[in-house]
Amino acid sequence: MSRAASTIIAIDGPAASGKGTLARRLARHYDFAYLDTGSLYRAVGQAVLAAGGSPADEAAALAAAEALDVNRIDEMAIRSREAGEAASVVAAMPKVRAAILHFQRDFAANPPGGKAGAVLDGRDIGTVVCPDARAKLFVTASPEVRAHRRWLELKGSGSAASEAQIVDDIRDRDRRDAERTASPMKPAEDAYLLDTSNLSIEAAFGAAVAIIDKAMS
Ligand SMILES: Nc1ncnc2c1ncn2[C@@H]1O[C@H](COP(=O)(O)OP(=O)(O)O)[C@@H](O)[C@H]1O
Ligand SMILES: Nc1ccn([C@@H]2O[C@H](COP(=O)(O)OP(=O)(O)O)[C@@H](O)[C@H]2O)c(=O)n1
Repeated sequence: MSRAASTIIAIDGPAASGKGTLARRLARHYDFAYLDTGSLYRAVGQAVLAAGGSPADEAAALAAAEALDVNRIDEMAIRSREAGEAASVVAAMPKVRAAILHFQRDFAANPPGGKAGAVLDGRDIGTVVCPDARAKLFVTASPEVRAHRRWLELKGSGSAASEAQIVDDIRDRDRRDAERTASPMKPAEDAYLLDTSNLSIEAAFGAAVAIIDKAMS
């Protein structure tokens, strides 16, 4: 017997806007599977760094993307500041993106655990990976608010980076992600914009559920 079509929720937005926190919670709320697509690019960038290579080396990045085993991602290592920067360098390479596109689409269409749907978060879910998603959100917040959130998070895991360094990282990454030719970060035409600058995690979740319930009804 074939499965009913999966219901897909696409959550995109810039670094530390809160999309992962929101997407994870939405997945629990709707009992859907969840995929953090940024973790795939982070794992590729981190693998290149761990091998002593440069993320700008296309051959090394592509080899790492092709060798990626999603079941063996080091969740601690990929959260570092350096892995985030490396991720956005390898993510600008069309061949790297192509190498992991199929996995993302397959996850969305056939969510693991027999779930009826999937929530994916990233930069190009609503525009490229799942343009037919049932509901699309583009989550934003000001660079200063995002940098402060990421700084708190990294400080908690022992990073010595200053808040000023993190603001610079975030601005660089925003620019690289939005200006690249391959799947640039941008809201899909039919995405709802959700600015979380002045919203608590709880308030952002409430606003997202209201938008998604309407889109799914
Ligand atoms: N609305 C919010 N208000 C305050 N902090 C938030 C909010 N949303 C997320 N955070 C915190 O900000 C940090 C980055 O959130 P995360 O969901 O990882 O962002 P992203 O996936 O967009 O990079 C986390 O530490 C998270 O707990
Ligand atoms: N769908 C996606 C997800 C991430 N990425 C890239 O991967 C990097 C890391 O993504 P992430 O979602 O883990 O970043 P944060 O928002 O958590 O800081 C981004 O800066 C993008 O360059 C992408 O290009 N496309």
